[in-house]
Parts: sequence; C-alpha cells; structure tokens
Amino acid sequence: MTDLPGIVVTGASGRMGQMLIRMIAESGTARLVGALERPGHDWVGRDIGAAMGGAPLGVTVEDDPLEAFARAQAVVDFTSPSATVEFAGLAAQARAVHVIGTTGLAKEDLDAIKLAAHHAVIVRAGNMSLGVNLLVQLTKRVAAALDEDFDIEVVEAHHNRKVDAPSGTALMLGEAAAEGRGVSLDDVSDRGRDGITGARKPGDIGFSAIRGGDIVGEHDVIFAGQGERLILRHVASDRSLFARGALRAALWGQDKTPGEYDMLDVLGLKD
Ligand SMILES: NC(=O)C1=CN([C@@H]2O[C@H](COP(=O)(O)OP(=O)(O)OC[C@H]3O[C@@H](n4cnc5c(N)ncnc54)[C@H](O)[C@@H]3O)[C@@H](O)[C@H]2O)C=CC1
Ligand SMILES: O=C(O)C1=N[C@H](C(=O)O)C[C@H](O)C1
Repeated sequence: MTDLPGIVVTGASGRMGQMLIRMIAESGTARLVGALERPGHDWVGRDIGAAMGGAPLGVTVEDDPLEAFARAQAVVDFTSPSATVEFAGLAAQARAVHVIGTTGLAKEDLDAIKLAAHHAVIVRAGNMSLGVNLLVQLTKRVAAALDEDFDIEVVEAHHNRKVDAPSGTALMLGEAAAEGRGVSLDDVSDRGRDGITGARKPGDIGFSAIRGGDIVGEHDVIFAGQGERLILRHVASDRSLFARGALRAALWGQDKTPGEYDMLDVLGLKD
C-alpha cells in the first residue's frame, strides 16, 4: 500500500478538490498524502474527510505548499491561476508530477509553467475528460477538411460559479480548429460581440459563453455553411470524469521525463 504514489490535492474544499479527494481515497492506485487550502480557509487544521462531512481520512488540511509537496509524488491542482503558478515552481522543486486543471491562465502564467516544466513533469489540460480530448482531435480534422465557407463558432455553457470565460475547454477547441486551418488562434479569435459589431469576418473563430445554475460543462463546435451546419458536441453531466482523468495523469506522469504534457499524451491520442 505504501508503494502507491502519494498525491497532494490543492484547493481541497473546492468542487474539484472534494471530488478528487474522494476518488483518490477510494482508488487503490494512489495514496492521499495531503490536502491543501489557502491560508485563512476555515478547513485548515481539520481532517479533510470530516470537513467534507464524511468519515475521517487521517489527512489534515494544511496551508503550506512547500511542506505538503515534500511528501508528494504528484500534486493535483484545480485552483486559481496565481496559486497554480506558485505551485508549479514548488512542485518542480519537490520533483513531483504537477497535474494542472486550472483554467483562465494568462500568457505570463503559461510562460512560468513552461519554465517549471524544465525540472519536473507537468500535465496541463483545460479539460481532463476522454470525450473532450477526442472532440479536440475531431475538431482539428473537420476544420482542416472545411474551408472558410464554413464559419466556426465555439459555444460553451457552465454553472453560475465559474469565474473565467471562454472556458479552458472552449480555448482548447478553438486552438484545435485554428491548427486544423493552419492559422494562429490569436489572429482569428472573435470574442464578446456586443452592439454594432459589423458583419462576421470570414475565417474568424467565434466564442460565446453561457453561465447558469449547476451546468457541469457543455461545449459545441459549430461549422456553419450555406444550407448546412455541422455541430460537434460534448456534454459533461458529472465532475468525476475530470477527476478520473486527473488521477490517470498523475499516475501516467510517474515515469516520464521532465516536460510539459497534455491529456492527449496521457490518453495516447496525439497525431
Ligand atoms: N481541466 C479540467 O478538466 C477542469 C478544470 N476546472 C478548473 O479548475 C479550477 C477550479 O474549479 P472548481 O473546483 O470548480 O473551483 P472552486 O472555486 O470550487 O475551487 C477552487 C479551490 O481552490 C482553493 N484555492 C485558491 N487559492 C488557493 C491556494 N493558494 N492554496 C490552496 N487552495 C487554494 C479555493 O479556496 C477553492 O477551494 C477552475 O479554474 C476550473 O475552470 C474545473 C473542472 C474541470
Ligand atoms: O469550471 C468548470 O467547472 C470547468 N472548467 C473547465 C473549463 O474551463 O473548460 C472544464 C470543465 O468544462 C468544467
């Protein structure tokens, strides 16, 4: 049992954090060796299982990442961009695999993560599910097959607590569509239409975001042509699929050389 990789979950009280803790505790493939929350959080100092309203798990919620990561073979991280950038440096120092699910990362954040990946394995994906990662590959292929007569729009819907838009998944899908067309997403991305926007530019990739209720995550990639529309869709109805992917990534990363990877690597779906 003690040979199993030890995992620290950051953002332990969050929607994804709690899902991950339950999954790891029941997995039989990994050990929960730490539960991290931000300093000042009222769960710090409590047993994580009891804090979640269940049986004690023998792991106390802590707020010092350096101490926690020192006993980890992997850090699974669904928090916020600023926390994730800090954790990338510290996990690399501890030579722990860092699985990053956090979205809303700015270019500077991505640069900092890339630097950390010189020293340790980092697996980062805006969506850890098998279905979405397959959809990424399908989107790339369809975008390569259809020319600019087909307008590409990415539409996403999430719960009312989500703080970033477009979602990490929508951006993955937009990147895949741009790659399929052989262009840079930065050059063709069209976000946040409002007012007299002018007609749509051929070749643009549009993004729209819906926020409401308890929607787990829904993504459509629409290819709209003259007289026909092709729609690729993924619907997540349960957060456990993201947690399952993250746990798989943490185990997959154990014998890899330092570098930045994504879920296509983990799932063996790279072209
Ligand atoms: N890649 C994927 O498959 C998925 C990614 N996400 C992303 O994961 C992130 C978290 O999502 P949720 O769990 O829904 O959010 P949440 O708001 O429920 O949880 C985030 C947690 O992180 C904690 N946190 C913030 N700063 C911290 C710090 N410095 N140290 C320790 N803990 C800290 C917060 O206190 C909170 O408990 C978001 O960016 C979301 O978009 C969510 C689901 C799937
Ligand atoms: O915040 C969420 O909930 C989710 N975030 C990820 C994203 O931004 O795409 C993945 C999933 O859709 C749920």
